[in-house]
Amino acid sequence: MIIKVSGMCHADNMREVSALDVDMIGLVFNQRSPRNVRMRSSQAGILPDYCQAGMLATPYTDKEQAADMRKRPTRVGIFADDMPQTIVSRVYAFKLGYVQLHGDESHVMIENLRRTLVPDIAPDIKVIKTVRLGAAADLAQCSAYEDVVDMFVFEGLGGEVVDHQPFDWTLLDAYRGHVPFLVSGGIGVDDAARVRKIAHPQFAGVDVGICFETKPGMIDTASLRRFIEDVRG
Ligand SMILES: O=C(O)c1ccccc1NCC(=O)[C@H](O)[C@H](O)COP(=O)(O)O
Repeated sequence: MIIKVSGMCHADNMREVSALDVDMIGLVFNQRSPRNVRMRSSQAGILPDYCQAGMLATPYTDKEQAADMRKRPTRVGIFADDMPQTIVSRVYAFKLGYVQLHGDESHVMIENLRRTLVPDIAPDIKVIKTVRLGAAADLAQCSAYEDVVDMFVFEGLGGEVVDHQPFDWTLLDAYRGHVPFLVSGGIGVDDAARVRKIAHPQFAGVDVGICFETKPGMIDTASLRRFIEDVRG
């Protein structure tokens, strides 16, 4: 089961979470979010903030550290109706493995983004589309994206940009698509047993964040560790 931890923006905390059994780390690129990951200028050009703290650099010298690097979670850049050139620059600067599109991005926009990134900039890039579900009928949106995305994140309807609230997981029973999905929205340490019961064939994992935060973008590693142990069984 994929475990994605989203909204992280503190370098030391990212390192701690990366040492757990986590598959993806979500970086929010949205200036209105308290979890926004900033870029800043330097004489060498535009570098990500946490580059400065060694998060993206590869200062590993011994074999143990190199092995640790290989185990690191894939970075997912989370964007909401952002300009393609902004997304492309973040993919390159932060070595993103996935782009998650959290707004009203169209099929054409995603197709063009892929053409820009593959093969020259990020040949292995994968795309996730967030889909908001309030009723089973909302699943109809998925068919418009099936041939251009690799995964969906299902979340609830509320909130201006992001919901962060649990939604009715029985809606998932009506999903007949072939694209795998993550379930998100207010999943916390006490939800592990419920997550383990999700039996949908396309269920790929969970996207967590807010319930493990001690402040925006800072994850409590002790409760995350407990959740991971419980959910993996
Ligand atoms: O978290 C934000 O501030 C945010 C802002 C703009 C677009 C997306 C944003 N977050 C999305 C996510 O962090 C994840 O997709 C997911 O919702 C995390 O789950 P949870 O925090 O439990 O709701």
